[in-house]
Amino acid sequence: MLYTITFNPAVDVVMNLDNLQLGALNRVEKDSYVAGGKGINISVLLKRLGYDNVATGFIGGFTGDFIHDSLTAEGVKPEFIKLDAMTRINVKLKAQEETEINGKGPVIDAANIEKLFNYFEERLTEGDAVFLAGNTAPGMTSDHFVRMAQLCQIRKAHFVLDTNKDLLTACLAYHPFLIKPNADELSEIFQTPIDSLASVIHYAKELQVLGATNIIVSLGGKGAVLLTETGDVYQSYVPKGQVINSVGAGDSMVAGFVAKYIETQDYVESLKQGAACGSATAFSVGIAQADLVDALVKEIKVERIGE
Ligand SMILES: Nc1ncnc2c1ncn2[C@@H]1O[C@H](COP(=O)(O)OP(=O)(O)OP(=O)(O)O)[C@@H](O)[C@H]1O
Ligand SMILES: O=P(O)(O)OC[C@@]1(O)O[C@H](CO)[C@@H](O)[C@@H]1O
Repeated sequence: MLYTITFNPAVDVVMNLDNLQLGALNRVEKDSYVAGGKGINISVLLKRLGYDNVATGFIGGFTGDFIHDSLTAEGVKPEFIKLDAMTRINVKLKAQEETEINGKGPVIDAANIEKLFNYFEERLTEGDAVFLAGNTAPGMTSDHFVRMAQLCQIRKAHFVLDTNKDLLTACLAYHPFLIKPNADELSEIFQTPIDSLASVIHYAKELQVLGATNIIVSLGGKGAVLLTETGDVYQSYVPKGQVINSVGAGDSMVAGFVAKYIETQDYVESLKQGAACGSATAFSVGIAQADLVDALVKEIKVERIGE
């Protein structure tokens, strides 16, 4: 089974306005409300591509109910631990430029954390995949990320990790199947500017030395670089299209890549599908639909650029 974990989900409120003015009353042209959080975005994209999956993590309050109902409507199976407190709201402002304001989210207490680990300890088996994506939640530490990485390693499940700096590096010793930092995150991890393809490849290799199996460094509108377990380096390019909302592009890329890899064990096809999913989401309101992904796959160029 494919499982996603979002420790700190959100209702994403996307607001489009012509001209954002700080310190003034701004009225939006258009707004939309979608279930968000990185693991949840991965679940939605996987299901739209035809892959059954279970979304887990913590939700609560009316925002939590909204996420539960939205996922059910998508055909994703929601199996979250229910909290007494309210799931956060993240504001995505689309004006002259994209501005994001992410809420803090409720505190997760030790009893609820144990419930989530018990859920996985009871179920996880060889061949499953666990996507742990997004930031931590108040009350949780890097030890919880490490514990999940260890459990996946013991049960021989693919562990896919897309999170921030210290949370990510803490898990590398447990050999996550895939990590996907973007260039800014790579730069933050190594405290150095990442300003060339050579530096992307160099620091991706450093992450592999630290334990990551496969690494995708995503570069937004400039595509992505994949360093594989076998030491090959591939670059994907982006197709032409109009960017509408890039929120969730990285999550979509992760979902598309891993699903295809589990099916084919073919790195080129998997990177093509991942890249198509990322661009399709960037060209959509919210997470992409499968028909756009299928159309873009044919246009994506992937090139082997080194070893
Ligand atoms: N402006 C764009 N035009 C075309 N494709 C894009 C664009 N932005 C992103 N993509 C595609 O999606 C992939 C992932 O995007 P990006 O590097 O922005 O991920 P991210 O920083 O993790 O994003 P997020 O956190 O919003 O999910 C890129 O490698 C690319 O293939
Ligand atoms: O606060 P986090 O967990 O780092 O990121 C959460 C978030 O910004 O990431 C997703 C896009 O990748 C959005 O759906 C969501 O609002």
